[in-house]
Amino acid sequence: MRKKEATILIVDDDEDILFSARVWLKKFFEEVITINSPKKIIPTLNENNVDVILLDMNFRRGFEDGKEGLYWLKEIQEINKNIPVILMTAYGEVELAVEALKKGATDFILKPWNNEKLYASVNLAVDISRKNKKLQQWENLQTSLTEYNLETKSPKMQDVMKTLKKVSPTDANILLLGENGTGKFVLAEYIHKNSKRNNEPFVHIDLGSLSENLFEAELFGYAKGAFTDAKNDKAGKIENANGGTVFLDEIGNLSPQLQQKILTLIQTKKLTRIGENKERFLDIRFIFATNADLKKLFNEGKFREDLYYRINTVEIEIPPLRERKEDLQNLSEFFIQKYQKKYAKDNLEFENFEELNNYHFPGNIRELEHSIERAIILSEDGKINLALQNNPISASENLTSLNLEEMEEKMIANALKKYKGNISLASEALGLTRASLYRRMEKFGL
Ligand SMILES: Nc1ncnc2c1ncn2[C@@H]1O[C@H](COP(=O)(O)OP(=O)(O)OP(=O)(O)O)[C@@H](O)[C@H]1O
Repeated sequence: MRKKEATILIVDDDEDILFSARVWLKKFFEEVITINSPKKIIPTLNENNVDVILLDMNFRRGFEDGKEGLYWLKEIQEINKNIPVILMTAYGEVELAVEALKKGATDFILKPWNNEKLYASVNLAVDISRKNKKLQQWENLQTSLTEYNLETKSPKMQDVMKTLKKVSPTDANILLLGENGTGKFVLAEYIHKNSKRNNEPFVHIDLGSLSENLFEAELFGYAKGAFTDAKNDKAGKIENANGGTVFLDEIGNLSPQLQQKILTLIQTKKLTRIGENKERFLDIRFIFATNADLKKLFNEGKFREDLYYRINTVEIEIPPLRERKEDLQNLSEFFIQKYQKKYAKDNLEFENFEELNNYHFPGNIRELEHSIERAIILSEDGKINLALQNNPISASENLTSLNLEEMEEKMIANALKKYKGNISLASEALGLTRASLYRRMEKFGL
């Protein structure tokens, strides 16, 4: 019988119980993790993609009222209400079972258990867990898509949307090119939502924010004992996206060794966890994004040409906001609505909308959104004044003499000076993520 791809966590202070439950369940499920103290539940859940928990009701000797089990059931539900919990007790008090079920436990098992019954209960809980996860993903996606405004009056952006509509339902690899803050993530989610995988996971992996050491373990997963900190088997982010879409962001930042790994993964659709020999087949659609000029990088020998041609089956260039000024009004109104609601303010009006038209928005939509949010927080008398001068370029500076790269460097240097090296404030003012700012500082040697 093929094992089910599922991770079961067993929590009991009796090592014999842990051992026998593990041996039995390992026959049916890919991963079984055991811990001997409920205090380890939260860290274990944080590190693993657990599908079902088998939880003992009584941990301290002499305390057999099941209160500890109920306490931990509540703690688990606070972290993740979608993980089914099966409670175990040697004392078959019906009242306790009913209370646990009322509080959201999925099932109740009496010790010593009947192996067949244990399997049936865990197996059903795995199916429930999968359904819960899918529902959650779908709900998250619905909520997130209403957070965006994809209507566009810009001819360049209309072309982008037309292409996206055509390619989204296919399984083609897509490469999204565009400056920071132009909406690459938003569009990647749109592609997933409009594909046949929309009930499956959408996993965003920011390659720029992972250190080289962590990269392989995070993405590819590992077997217990593969390295010092590998206390349990763990699936990586890519495996967790099986059936769905992986959005690999900032692909231009990959080291040559990691480029090779990603190339193999895309070519073979097979993955091997660190410390394991077994290959796992994956059914995944890939979307890639970068703000770097990949052609230039491969001409300079910094990006593998074969990888470039693998990932760009469809290549889509997202215009910067300064090249789609037709959308300024729409997007601004959308953000005003959003933040009026959030900060409980009403009927706000722009005092200086015209200034937006003359501004070059180096941080693109992210910068527009942040500027509007900030202005709404500070608004008085129903007026919004976008303090664009708050952005780290002063109006008096002559930018026209600089090329884009020089301008970027100057803005970053100014922002760092203005915010006295505070990365959070500088990145917010620039409309960049902290990781993107760090990368640019490294690039310009700042
Ligand atoms: N069409 C849109 N409607 C509403 N908000 C948008 C839209 N596009 C982008 N945004 C907002 O702009 C911000 C930046 O978008 P996103 O993260 O998709 O850009 P990005 O190109 O992936 O940026 P980076 O390259 O820096 O990661 C987000 O906060 C997002 O909410």
